[in-house]
Formats: sequence, C-alpha cells, structure tokens
Amino acid sequence: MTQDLLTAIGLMSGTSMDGIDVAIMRTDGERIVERGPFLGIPFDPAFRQRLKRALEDAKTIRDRRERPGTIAAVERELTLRHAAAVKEFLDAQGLSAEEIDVVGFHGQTVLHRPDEGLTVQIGDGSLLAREMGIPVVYDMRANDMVHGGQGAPLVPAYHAALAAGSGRPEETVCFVNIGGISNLTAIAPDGSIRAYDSGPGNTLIDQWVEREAGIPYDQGGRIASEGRVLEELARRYLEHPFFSAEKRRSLDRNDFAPPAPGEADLADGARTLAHVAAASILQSAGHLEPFPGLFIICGGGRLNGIIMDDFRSMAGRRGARVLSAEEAGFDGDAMEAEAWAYLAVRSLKGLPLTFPGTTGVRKPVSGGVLARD
Ligand SMILES: Nc1ncnc2c1ncn2[C@@H]1O[C@H](COP(=O)(O)OP(=O)(O)OP(=O)(O)O)[C@@H](O)[C@H]1O
Ligand SMILES: CC(=O)N[C@H]1[C@@H]2OC[C@@H](O2)[C@@H](O)[C@@H]1O[C@H](C)C(=O)O
Repeated sequence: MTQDLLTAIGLMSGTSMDGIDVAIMRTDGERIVERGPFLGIPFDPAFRQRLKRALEDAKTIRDRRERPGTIAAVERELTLRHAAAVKEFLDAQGLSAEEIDVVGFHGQTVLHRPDEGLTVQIGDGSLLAREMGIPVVYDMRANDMVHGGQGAPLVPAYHAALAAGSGRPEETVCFVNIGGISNLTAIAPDGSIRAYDSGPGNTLIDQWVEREAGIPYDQGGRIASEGRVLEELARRYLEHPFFSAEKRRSLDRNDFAPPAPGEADLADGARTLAHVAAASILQSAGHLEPFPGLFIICGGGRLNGIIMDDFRSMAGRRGARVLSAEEAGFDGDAMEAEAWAYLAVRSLKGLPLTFPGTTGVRKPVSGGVLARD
C-alpha cells in the first residue's frame, strides 16, 4: 500500500440508528480526487430496537472494552451487517474487494461521555476485515480523547477538504450536519477551522414521533407543518447550559430528552422540536467570530422542510445565505460516509484527524486502529 492515491470505502451508522451508509472515494488523504457513488441500507425496525437496547445496556460501561448485556451479540450482528452492506455495494458497482485499499468503519456509538474521557463505538474491525478481505481502519475517536479532545466531531477535516476543493472562499463558510445530533464546521477564508457539536438535530423529533405515532421520523417535516411552536417548551431546550457554556462540548444522544407525554400534541411537539433543531444551530453558530456568510446544510435534517425554513429565516436575519449540500454541489446523504473513507486514508498515512479547533485536542493528532484482512 505504498501508492499515493488510494481507493477507500467509508461506512457510517450514525446516532439516528436509521441504517448503514456506504460511500467510496479516491484520495491521497489531503485532496479529494474523486467522490463516487453512495448506498444507504436502512435497518429493519427489529434491529433498531436491538440497537436501542444496546444503548441502554451501555449505560453501565466504565471501561470502553466492556460489552455488558446484549452488546457483544449486537456488535457482532452490526459488524456482519456492515460486511453485507459492502458486498452489496461492490456488487452493485461491479467492483471487487481487491480494488479497495481500505475501509473506514465508524461503528455505532453506544455511549459518549467526553467529560469522563469515555467514548464507545461498537463494531469489530478485525471481524469486518476478515469478512470482506479488505483492511479496515476503525475506532477513530479514541486517540483524540486520550489527548484531551472531545472525541467528536471528526467530520470537520473532511469539510475542510471539500471547501479547499471548491476554491478560495471570500467569507466564512459553515458546513452544518443535521443528523441525530447536529454539528458544524466553520472554515475561514484563511483556511482556519472551528468546529463543534451544535445541538440536538433530529433525535428529539424522531423519538417524539415514534412514541406518539409509532413512525420513525417526520418525513419532509409534514407533521411539524400542521403544528405551532410552543414557546415555553422551545425555551426550555434553548436555555440548556450546553449553549451558554464557556467550553464547547460534544453531545451524547441522551443529553437531551424528548418532551414528556402530554406536554404537547403530536404536531405541536414536532413543530416545536423542528424549531429547536434550527434555533440551536443558530445559537451555537453565535460562538463563531466572524459570523458565517454562508451555511451549507448536510445530513438527513436538510430534508425536513420546517427545519430548513426556520433556519433560513433565522440565518437570513443575520445576513447569511443557506444552501443545501446539493445546492452547493455536494451529496448531503453521503457526506459522513465519505468522511470516514477520507479519514481512513489519513489514518493510514499518519495524518491528523483532529485539531485543537475541532475537538479541543491539545495538538493535532491522528487516530484509528488498523485491522488487516
Ligand atoms: N425525508 C426526510 N424528511 C425528514 N427527515 C428526514 C428525512 N430523511 C431523513 N430524515 C431525518 O434524518 C435522520 C437521519 O439523518 P442522518 O443519517 O444524517 O443522521 P445520522 O448520521 O444517523 O446522525 P449523526 O450525524 O448524528 O451521527 C433521520 O433519523 C430523520 O430524522
Ligand atoms: C460520539 C459520536 O458518535 N458523535 C457523533 C454525533 O452525531 C453528530 C455529532 O454527534 C458528531 O459529534 C458525531 O458524528 C459525526 C459524524 C462526527 O464525528 O463528525
């Protein structure tokens, strides 16, 4: 593996627990030479329930190698599902395993407590490498934490590469990923990066509509479009100490809880939580100096029209433009999986994955564990 340009597959299963994203790219770990096709494979409801159970079981973990309760079995199943996803992707693209240099494997975050220096992503990198016959880089967050970082977000190095490939901007450009949790990366014209988690993204909406209506998410924001914002409830979320703290900290899915039953009807709850998702990004972007001129919105939340409308009008009042990833020439579904492909190549080359301006790590550090096939 001495050649400069590598072909890498990235695998992401994010905090929404909606499925496995597969992307492919060619890169030298600095420039993105080519972004390829993308495949999203949803989890069936029964497996999502097993993942949720694993998140519950993870609450007792004190050492990141522990696998209490159902976790060991779920980790194996998750890994085999990733191997099957790669096979499906390769078959669909007419590619063979020999044509892939490396796979970047995120795994599933089951616990994230940056204040205790603890982050756990389940996923057996060695098993995945053996199943696929391709080397795997996994566990990319741990080394950052060892060096005083928050262990997240890791996508910013990739956002910076995308921005660098789009020419020199004259204003601060801010990538926003609205996944289960939202995070942002601001890239100044001089190339400097600031990044951090910005608040709850879709996770509250997903948990709310699942509990109230038995559906996994509010498609297009249609339920929200029939409701109104409950100001009291919204304020309770937006006054959370996370937004006003001196130090930016990364979030766990459980840092915010959905409204209690009876606090809102279905539509008003969905509308209020969509407003909270948009307003939290704006509140968090308020820590940036100068305020960005352009926001590029990625992740599943960009498909919720109410979040987008709210965010457009709030950012517009601050004089900023808002584009979806696609409007900016990127693929908003594939971006995180692409990032894991990019980071895997950086890891192989010993390049930094995180920086003081992204995770608060003491110095730029690489990371990840290499499992050979
Ligand atoms: N068509 C749609 N309309 C509205 N919301 C959608 C749509 N499609 C996806 N979403 C939302 O996006 C979520 C998935 O987003 P994404 O895949 O970016 O998150 P993730 O990668 O799991 O999370 P994270 O980035 O926090 O790790 C879904 O759970 C849902 O809430
Ligand atoms: C611990 C963990 O898995 N964090 C996720 C989560 O989902 C979004 C946000 O919170 C971000 O910090 C991170 O994922 C993205 C992919 C990242 O590390 O950049």
